[in-house]
Amino acid sequence: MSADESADPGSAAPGRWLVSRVDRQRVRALPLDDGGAFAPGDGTTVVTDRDGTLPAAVGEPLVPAVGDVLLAAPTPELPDRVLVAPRRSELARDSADRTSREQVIAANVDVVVIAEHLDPDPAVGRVERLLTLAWRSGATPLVVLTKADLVDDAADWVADVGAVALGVDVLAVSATTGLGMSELRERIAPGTTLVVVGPSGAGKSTLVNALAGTEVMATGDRRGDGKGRHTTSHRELVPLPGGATLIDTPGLRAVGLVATPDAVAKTFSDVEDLVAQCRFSDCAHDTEPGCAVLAAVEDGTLDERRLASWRSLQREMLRQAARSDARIAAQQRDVWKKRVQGMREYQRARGR
Ligand SMILES: Nc1nc2c(ncn2[C@@H]2O[C@H](COP(=O)(O)OP(=O)(O)OP(=O)(O)O)[C@@H](O)[C@H]2O)c(=O)[nH]1
Ligand SMILES: [Zn+2]
Repeated sequence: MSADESADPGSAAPGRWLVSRVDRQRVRALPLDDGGAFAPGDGTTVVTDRDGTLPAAVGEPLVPAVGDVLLAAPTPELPDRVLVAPRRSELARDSADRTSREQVIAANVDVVVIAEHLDPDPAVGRVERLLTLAWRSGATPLVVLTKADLVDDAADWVADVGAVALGVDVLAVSATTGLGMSELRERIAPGTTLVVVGPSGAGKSTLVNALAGTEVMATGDRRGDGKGRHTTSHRELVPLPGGATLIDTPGLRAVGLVATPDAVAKTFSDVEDLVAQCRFSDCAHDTEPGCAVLAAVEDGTLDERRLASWRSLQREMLRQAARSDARIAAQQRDVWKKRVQGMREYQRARGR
């Protein structure tokens, strides 16, 4: 990134850039200080280190994610130096490789819109799962039940889903008829960044297009070319009328859950409140006397389905932790293998 050429690099006011796209060893960034208006093709390319990282304003170097803010921070020695600004949130997914535990796919998100269809019936367990993902990110979740035009019991579902999405707004919308869309738009404050997550067919692209007011995403209607989705190029940062920004990256569409105990506790605050009341602090809520969880199921205040969902997310979280431990172990094995190999080569070389 080149700072203002005329300015003294050592004293230049740091420019701010918004990461709009991340590729191998390359990041595309848009100028942030021109009032936020941007068009595709705007911006600059920043070359990252070989491992994809850039120095961070705080802490270890980071692999930039879409939504990251970069600060031009030139020094006399490094006139092109840029830093990743501290993140206020990060949406991460369980990485498929074994090099790292999780991969941040969007940074500085304010609102995670959880899209779930009303037709077929919403899957409440999936909403709980995505709520955990959203809480984990540090952003605020918002549940949007889509395709409200196809059902006549949307209001009932808003109540039912609201009962499991504790402390979270739940709206029913139809992107095709516009039903509920103005309520949704009212909740999107200027200057905020949102992402839409949800299962395939939930109507995410249709929703994004309706919010953007233009056809920015290819929708399911265009399928049938045999090449799958997103064959047309799509923008990853979509400016919304009203001054908000929407992040849409392919990585966001199939998010492997990264859960933490805190995020699970936030999603299931009702269950966790009960857990705190169990007689034994290590209660397994199985057969223990004085178990507040079992008592709540018994008297009907806690849904059995919800308890099962909580247990299943806990198990998933533990499995994931074990997997990442295995990854770390594998990394250590690799280090040792290389050392042993190096030693053999050294000995061979000496023997010659
Ligand atoms: N009736 C009705 N149909 C909708 C609505 N929103 C989306 N659809 C339809 O649902 C189908 C899927 O919509 P998409 O927007 O492609 O869904 P998506 O979540 O982006 O799907 P993926 O890209 O596979 O993740 C399309 O045929 C849309 O036309 C709606 O509000 N009402
Ligand atoms: Zn208990």
